[in-house]
Amino acid sequence: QVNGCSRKDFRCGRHGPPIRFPFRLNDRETEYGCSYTGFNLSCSDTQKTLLELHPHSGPIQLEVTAIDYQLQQLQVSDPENCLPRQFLKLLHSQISPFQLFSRSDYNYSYTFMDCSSLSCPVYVADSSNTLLALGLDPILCTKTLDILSSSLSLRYDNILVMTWSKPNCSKCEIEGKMCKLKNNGTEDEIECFDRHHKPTKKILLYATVVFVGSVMVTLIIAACLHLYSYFKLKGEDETRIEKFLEDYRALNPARFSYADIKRITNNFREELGEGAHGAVFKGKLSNEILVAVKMLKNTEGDGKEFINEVKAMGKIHHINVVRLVGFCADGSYRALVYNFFPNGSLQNFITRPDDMDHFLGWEKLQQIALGIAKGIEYLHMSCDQQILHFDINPHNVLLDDKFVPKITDFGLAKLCSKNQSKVSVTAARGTLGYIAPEVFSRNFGNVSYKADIYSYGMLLLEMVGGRKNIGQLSEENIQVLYPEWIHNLLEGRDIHVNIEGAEDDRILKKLAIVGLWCIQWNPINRPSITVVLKMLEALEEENLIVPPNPFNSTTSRVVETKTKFSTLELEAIHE
Ligand SMILES: Nc1ncnc2c1ncn2[C@@H]1O[C@H](COP(=O)(O)OP(=O)(O)OP(=O)(O)O)[C@@H](O)[C@H]1O
Repeated sequence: QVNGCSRKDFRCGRHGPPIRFPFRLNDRETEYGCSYTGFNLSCSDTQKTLLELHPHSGPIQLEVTAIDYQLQQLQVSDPENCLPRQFLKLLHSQISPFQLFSRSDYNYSYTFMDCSSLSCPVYVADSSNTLLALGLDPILCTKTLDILSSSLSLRYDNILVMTWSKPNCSKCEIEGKMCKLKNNGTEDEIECFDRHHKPTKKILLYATVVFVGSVMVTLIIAACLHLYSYFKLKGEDETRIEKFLEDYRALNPARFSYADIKRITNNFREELGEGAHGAVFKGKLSNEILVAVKMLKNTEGDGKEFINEVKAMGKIHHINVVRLVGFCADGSYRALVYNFFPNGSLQNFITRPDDMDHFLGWEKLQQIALGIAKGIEYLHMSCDQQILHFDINPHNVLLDDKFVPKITDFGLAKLCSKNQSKVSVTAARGTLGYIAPEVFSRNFGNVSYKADIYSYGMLLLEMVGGRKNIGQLSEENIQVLYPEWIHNLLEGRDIHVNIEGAEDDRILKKLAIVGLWCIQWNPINRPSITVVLKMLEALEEENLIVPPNPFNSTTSRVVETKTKFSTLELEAIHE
């Protein structure tokens, strides 16, 4: 708008003539300078553009069918289709600001007739033949008016052309501009203005504000993104630090009270089993961390020694050794808290190959054997003090969800007072076969780390043989029958083992040979765990020499001699 004047035209309906200054629509508010007296139009219900004129005889409404702003003319018709009657009403009245006559080079003669057969008077231009052409009887018609005019534009087709002279906007219209009354000018002074906006200061200001605003919004968004990524990174850093601290805390076993232990195990709700040292319960440290809590029995002392020992155990970290998560030394209560391993102990998987539910396959069993050996190597070689397990057996090897073996129960010999009755408990559970002969009787030699090698060897043989003989063995003959059976296997005389292919055969033989070396009666003849690892990792099992049956006293000397010449250089043993 320019001073309240619209830059666009209005219309009544889609096809109505454009309405702009000096005309205005009645219902549109306009400001001073945007309208002119007498140029009021209105829209009918049927969207016709109506002009109301006020001759002496009373107001009449005409329909505006076209407006020529350059010539300053408007074309009107009678909505009731009797323009001559309306014309006669207007003829002698003041219908300012419009004129009925306009200049023309021609003179026209108009004769108006009242014909009794018609309600609407007719007019005849030029010739009275028109009446006949219209099918009217000239006798029944009375002449009411004759006009000779060069400027009247009344047409048969119900159209009258009227003109206006003030305000004179032709100049603006010819220039394609719009027109309005001049501000502070005299009554009729007009000025032209552009239909289209020229960028004004205001628009420039708006544009600048919008531009600066969008730049600022962009900057703010960029800053927010920057801050977001900064805090996200910071958050990640904090999580990393938290995790590190958590891991660091987890590196040292946590100390729990007996009440904690009760809460963790939900009042000892789920017992996983009972071993020689006490019962084991399933527990929950958090939603993610499941634990196994071993409640120790036969505990002695004020707990100081226990705590020191447990702290030392807490420093032991190896993928093949169970990590101690925490402990409890509360009054007479002693407990060890380990990570929980859903697959339980290796014992569950030492089975005949035809038990397909539990048989893991020879490749996997070989991996497990290697893992256990690495765990033992760590306990024997890599800790501040050499840790001897003294109870390596399939019950004390747990399997994680990927069947990675974890040696458990290490250090228990030190934590619990060991007495003969305990050994017999172990024996009653059928694991007597894992105990080295020198542990039973010093006649066989000094007890050393080679006792663990013996147990490991028996574990290997058990893996090779499955639970084959356990049911039939008595305490006295278990150690005798096992190696004999293995020797039969190696000589190809065993019919019970199901071997699928050459690779399985190779693994089976390797495990059997290493197992036999480990269970040599004389501890000196057993390899160290480092040598065991070398043997297990050797690609060609043909290089491994099968030791003669150690239970045959006539061959035991041969074994010793052979060992010396074997390709496997056994380390010197210091006991
Ligand atoms: N961390 C653990 N995760 C899952 N099960 C476990 C865990 N520790 C022990 N168990 C299970 O609890 C049961 C008892 O374990 P425990 O170590 O006390 O006895 P054991 O090893 O069978 O006998 P021993 O203590 O005489 O060597 C076993 O069935 C074992 O599989």
